Amino acid sequence: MISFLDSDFTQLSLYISNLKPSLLLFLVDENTHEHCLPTILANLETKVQFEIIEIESGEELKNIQTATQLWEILAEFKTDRNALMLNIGGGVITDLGGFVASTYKRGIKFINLPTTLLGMCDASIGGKTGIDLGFLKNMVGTFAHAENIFVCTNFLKTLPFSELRSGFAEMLKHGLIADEKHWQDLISIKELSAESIAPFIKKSMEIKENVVEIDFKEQNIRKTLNFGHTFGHAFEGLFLEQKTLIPHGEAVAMGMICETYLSYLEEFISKEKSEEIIKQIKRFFPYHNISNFKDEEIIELMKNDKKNTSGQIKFSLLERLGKGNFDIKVSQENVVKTLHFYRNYTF
Ligand SMILES: NC(=O)c1ccc[n+]([C@@H]2O[C@H](COP(=O)([O-])OP(=O)(O)OC[C@H]3O[C@@H](n4cnc5c(N)ncnc54)[C@H](O)[C@@H]3O)[C@@H](O)[C@H]2O)c1
Ligand SMILES: O=C(O)C(=O)C[C@@H](O)[C@H](O)[C@H](O)COP(=O)(O)O
Ligand SMILES: [Zn+2]
Repeated sequence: MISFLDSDFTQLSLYISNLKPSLLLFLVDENTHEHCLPTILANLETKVQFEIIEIESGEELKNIQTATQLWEILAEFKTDRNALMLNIGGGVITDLGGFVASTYKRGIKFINLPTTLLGMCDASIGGKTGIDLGFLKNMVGTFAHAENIFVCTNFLKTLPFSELRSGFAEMLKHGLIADEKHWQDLISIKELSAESIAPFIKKSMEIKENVVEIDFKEQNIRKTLNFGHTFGHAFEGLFLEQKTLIPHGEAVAMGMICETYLSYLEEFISKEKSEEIIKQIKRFFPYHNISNFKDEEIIELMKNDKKNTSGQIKFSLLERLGKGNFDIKVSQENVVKTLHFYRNYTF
């Protein structure tokens, strides 16, 4: 369930008082501790005991070491199964917090309070939790729905522009795979800002929610939400490895350019359509040079993608603008051609 919060956070207070948890665990990073937690604490009416757990921000910390530290902290607090964890942050916090909560004592309740655009439109919804394994994205995790998702778009006011743009990539993805009108609305935005994007957030949340409702465990249609991520996760992992991190959404934008081109090579969409889509993605996102990465190492990382079976890379591509497909097997030649296209594309 997703609820938009009133300015006084009444629904959150009511929700907690109905649930009667034994303990509240606020999971934050240093930025959400500074910018978001004070508003929540100032408005929340509860007598339940609480603890604040702060971790350092960043994808580098979305790993087993941090998860272990968090499990240990929960144990130190004598956290029982009636405790409630509140994940206050972007996708790193909701992925990690959801993973820790869904595994501690085989699962305690957690709710998500997304504070990034990406968190609101994507990561907080749908119950994919997880951590990275080295540079392999989200390799260990659970499917575990948050009990509730509380969205307060006011939090976007303090979000850096690059993070806002990162979330916008996943919104564009929603348009491309599920709703041409949503795509058209988004590309009609002249300048990205919290205000210009705000009218379209709800639509993106609905698209994600609807897909997940049909296919929670990603057996079929949910794979369309992974458009841009086969290449995208490989790029993100390689940038992580060389310690020149880029936001998840920027890696997805690069991946969407590649996978749109691949949709043309695989004859799902015309060359003109692929150029039209790529031109728009390129309008919003910076070009990241991948000349440091060899084709073989990119393909090697792609082989770990969770959509693959029997050693075969399987892509989620565009059937047409506004409709995604999935389980598409592609020749290595076309993957290499796509990387060549990205390297040589004039941005
Ligand atoms: N589970 C899913 O379905 C899903 C979907 C998409 C992405 N993801 C994952 O989400 C992660 C990316 O999430 P993200 O883009 O939200 O990044 P993030 O969680 O790293 O947040 C981005 C930055 O913004 C800061 N921040 C957060 N809220 C803020 C606010 N209101 N004001 C100021 N600063 C704020 C954070 O501290 C961080 O520095 C990746 O690990 C990705 O794999 C998961
Ligand atoms: O919810 C989904 O399903 C998605 O694929 C959404 C993606 O935007 C997100 O990045 C997700 O974490 C990727 O999942 P993964 O299974 O490829 O790790
Ligand atoms: Zn994503």
